[in-house]
Amino acid sequence: MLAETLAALRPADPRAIADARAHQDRLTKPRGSLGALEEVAVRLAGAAGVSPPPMPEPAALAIFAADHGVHARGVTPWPQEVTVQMVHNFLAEGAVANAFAAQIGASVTVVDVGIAADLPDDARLVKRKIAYGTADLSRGPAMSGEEAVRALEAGIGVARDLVASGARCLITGDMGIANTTASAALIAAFTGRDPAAVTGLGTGVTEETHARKIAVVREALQVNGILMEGRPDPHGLKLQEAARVLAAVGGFEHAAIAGFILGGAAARVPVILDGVIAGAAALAAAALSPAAVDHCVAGHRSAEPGHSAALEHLGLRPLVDLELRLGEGTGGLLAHPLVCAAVRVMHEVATFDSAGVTEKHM
Ligand SMILES: O=C(O)c1ccc[n+]([C@@H]2O[C@H](COP(=O)([O-])O)[C@@H](O)[C@H]2O)c1
Ligand SMILES: Cc1cc2nc[nH]c2cc1C
Repeated sequence: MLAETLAALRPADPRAIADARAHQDRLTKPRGSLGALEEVAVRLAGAAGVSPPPMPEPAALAIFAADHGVHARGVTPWPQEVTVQMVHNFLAEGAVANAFAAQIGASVTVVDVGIAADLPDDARLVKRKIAYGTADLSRGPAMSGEEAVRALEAGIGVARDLVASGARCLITGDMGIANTTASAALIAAFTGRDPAAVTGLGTGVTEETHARKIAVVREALQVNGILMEGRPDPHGLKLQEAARVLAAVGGFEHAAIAGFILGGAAARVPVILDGVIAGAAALAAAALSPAAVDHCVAGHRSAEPGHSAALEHLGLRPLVDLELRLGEGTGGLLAHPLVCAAVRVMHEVATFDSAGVTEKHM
């Protein structure tokens, strides 16, 4: 399924991009006056391979939830059971992600890819548990290569199912206590930045815990033989090595989100990325297939420093910058109306010719 998805994935279509740019310039507005929104519409045209691109609705949020062996290293102030407790909250529609999804009419799918607890059968929960949490990434690989592929394929499967049931925009979400540590390790590994520059406060740690968290990320890279020298370029990483890095220091939700991105991209359905966890997963997806990035929109910029590093490396500009650091898909959901507005302009705004508006002289 992974190989098939990677083979199906196409980069942005340059002709659709050129058509979209030309169309933008004929609309009744001064050229470039919609700023970054014009680029969003052009980007979606390139991704879809047609201009104007289809309206990116309805939107579907998938929240991938998992636990982390590195929790034992004291990298977060929250107990591990908050992961499963928040999953119950998502299913009861009591979380911020549910409120934001309701605001834009997005569906919410919750996926267990590695929670360290059993969950009851529930029609709204997709059960794709790989294991009861990853192993501690600071002592050795967090997961085996085979587990990483299963998690990637779980994400691909969720993307396929959502697209098959009518979703025309996918939004990434995550839940996993301690997952900002794995995110920092992935970002350091894929961008070559120093752990101190990409490890943040997560859910809100003390200075002492932050220092320990940085040391744990450093250990993880060393133990797993991930060298920081030479700033590895994810576009240049061999597929095998990209998968090895993901398995060594990622979480099951990172791998599943990477698969979700690849699945959306292969179906030419745009994927709005949420915060630092999605940014780390997108680096892994880009290392597996650089063309995947062409199908992504950065929903927002998280307060986590590693997120800015990941976005810079991916060449993505975040649409919303409100210092959010919640996860769950909240920043991606907030950006969805902006993405829709950008595309609606392409469908509905009159051209200078059609509206009889005179163009500027000089
Ligand atoms: O999305 C973000 O950028 C983000 C930033 C900080 C924390 N989080 C969320 O907080 C949890 C991980 O935080 P921590 O401190 O336990 O590593 C996890 O459930 C994430 O969804 C998310
Ligand atoms: C309460 C809580 C809600 C969250 N949502 C995503 N990550 C979270 C972490 C915590 C701790």
